[in-house]
Amino acid sequence: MNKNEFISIKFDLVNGLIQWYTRKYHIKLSELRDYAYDSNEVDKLIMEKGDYVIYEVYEIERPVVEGEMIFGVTRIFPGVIGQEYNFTRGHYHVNKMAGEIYVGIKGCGLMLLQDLQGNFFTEVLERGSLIYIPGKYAHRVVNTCDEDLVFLFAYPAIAGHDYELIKKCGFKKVVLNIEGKPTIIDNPKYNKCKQS
Ligand SMILES: O=P(O)(O)OC[C@H]1O[C@H](O)[C@H](O)[C@@H](O)[C@@H]1O
Ligand SMILES: [Fe+2]
Repeated sequence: MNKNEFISIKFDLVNGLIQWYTRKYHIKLSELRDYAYDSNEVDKLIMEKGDYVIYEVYEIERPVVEGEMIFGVTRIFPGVIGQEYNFTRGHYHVNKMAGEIYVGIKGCGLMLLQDLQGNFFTEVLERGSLIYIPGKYAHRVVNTCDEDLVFLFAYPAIAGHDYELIKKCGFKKVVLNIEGKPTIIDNPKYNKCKQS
């Protein structure tokens, strides 16, 4: 497929599989160590089970110029890291004018959103959800169900990903499995970060 032409591909809306992409990457457990609620649980799990894949991303890359869009599909496998449900790292966009669209295809979970002023909220992301994220919000997705959570995303190619602040302080809240139920609790790491 010529990168400068239009793109038209098949997309399996039941399983969330795209027929064609230019980049596939995955994030393993060890890469979430700094982002996890309890990094000791990451180490423990790696010792027990090895370093396995938490989520994978199938992306259609486009030139990083104004007007272009990057889009694709993310698949988060089910599971917990200690008590914390599997999640994506989460990031701010470098370009705060660049929003993003998510469409839930399969499974269920929560999207965590927060801005630099400390506003925080969650949205359900499941099959049929359509979420628009304004550019100033950091976003993370958490898989709270027993199956793959699959969603489509699209964002301006010039958005840029900023992981540093999330790596350092995390999101204001984390989603834990407490007695089998997704429970949203305060993240102590975030609170400490704010004070220092
Ligand atoms: O980049 P992460 O926060 O690890 O999330 C993984 C991916 O999730 C979504 O699909 C986003 O739209 C992508 O931009 C992102 O890269
Ligand atoms: Fe994004």
